[in-house]
Amino acid sequence: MSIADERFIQNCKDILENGFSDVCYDVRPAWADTGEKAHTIKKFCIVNRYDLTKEFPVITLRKTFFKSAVDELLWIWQKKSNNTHDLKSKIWDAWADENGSIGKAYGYQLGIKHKYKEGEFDQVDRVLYDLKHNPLSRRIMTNIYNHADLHEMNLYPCAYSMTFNVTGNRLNGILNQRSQDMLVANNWNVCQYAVLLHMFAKVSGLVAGELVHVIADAHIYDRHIPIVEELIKREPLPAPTFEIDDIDDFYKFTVDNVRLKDYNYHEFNIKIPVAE
Ligand SMILES: Nc1nc(=O)c2c([nH]1)NC[C@@H]1CN(c3ccc(C(=O)N[C@@H](CCC(=O)O)C(=O)O)cc3)CN21
Ligand SMILES: O=c1ccn([C@H]2C[C@H](O)[C@@H](COP(=O)(O)O)O2)c(=O)[nH]1
Repeated sequence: MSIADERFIQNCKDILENGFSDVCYDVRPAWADTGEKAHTIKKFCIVNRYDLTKEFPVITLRKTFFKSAVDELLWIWQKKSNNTHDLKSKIWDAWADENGSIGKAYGYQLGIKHKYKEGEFDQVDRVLYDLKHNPLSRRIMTNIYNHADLHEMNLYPCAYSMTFNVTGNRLNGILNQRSQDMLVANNWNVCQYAVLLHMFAKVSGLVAGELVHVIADAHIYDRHIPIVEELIKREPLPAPTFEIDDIDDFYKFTVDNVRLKDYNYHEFNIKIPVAE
């Protein structure tokens, strides 16, 4: 049975049984169709550890759209784009302007160059440089929560910081996330950053180790509650096998260079509403 399923079931049970409801408060998010406020039940600070040497952390309770998730990951980390025209799915359309821009968020921040004694690097290239040249460094991290630019972002970054740590031949990482929509994007984000660790490890001569996911506000939206209640009653299936091609340059990866072999999942035919 998939370890990601176990974590997801545990997290959601904890939120539903012990979480805090914001239903009596005036909140920001709303449902686009009716304009009603989108309330949540939430838990403060959930930490999940995924050992990538054991299993790829994808859920089987419903299909995680792995290729779309990897496409969005590469849109942010490799293309460093903030324009939805460079993205295959429509998941960001609601937050884009008439030209497709989501503002100075995500990829835009990763692409900004900064000065170092070795020259100018953007955040991604600095990480890749340090993984090769300074693997013992405790300073290998990215942070896209740039306060100076928040007013020009259509949605503030949720998964905002990655800390990379090399231990022996293992590349471990901590993903810091301030806000998590458990049903829509929890496993989506976990799969993305597991793939990122695998890709960075591959191009740095390392193996992917542990992914630690720290979530400050882990919530389930009101309209998602009945869906989550049904999902977590399901019997998890075995996790698939993760495959990655031998590629030595991060910028040469495409979505087809990573695959899930024998990915079995439960049928799920509901279109999930996404709070805006
Ligand atoms: N409320 C909210 N939740 C989010 O998860 C979220 C936002 N807003 N705003 C920005 C991005 C967009 N994200 C999204 C939005 C939609 C899907 C989604 O609809 N996923 C579908 C499959 C997508 C596909 O067809 O490939 C799913 O069923 O999981 C995923 C991530 C994550 N983010
Ligand atoms: O990668 C992502 C991007 C967004 N989310 C979710 C988390 C929240 O439900 C909303 C953002 O609303 P805020 O009020 O700004 O927190 O988007 C996610 O889970 N993963």
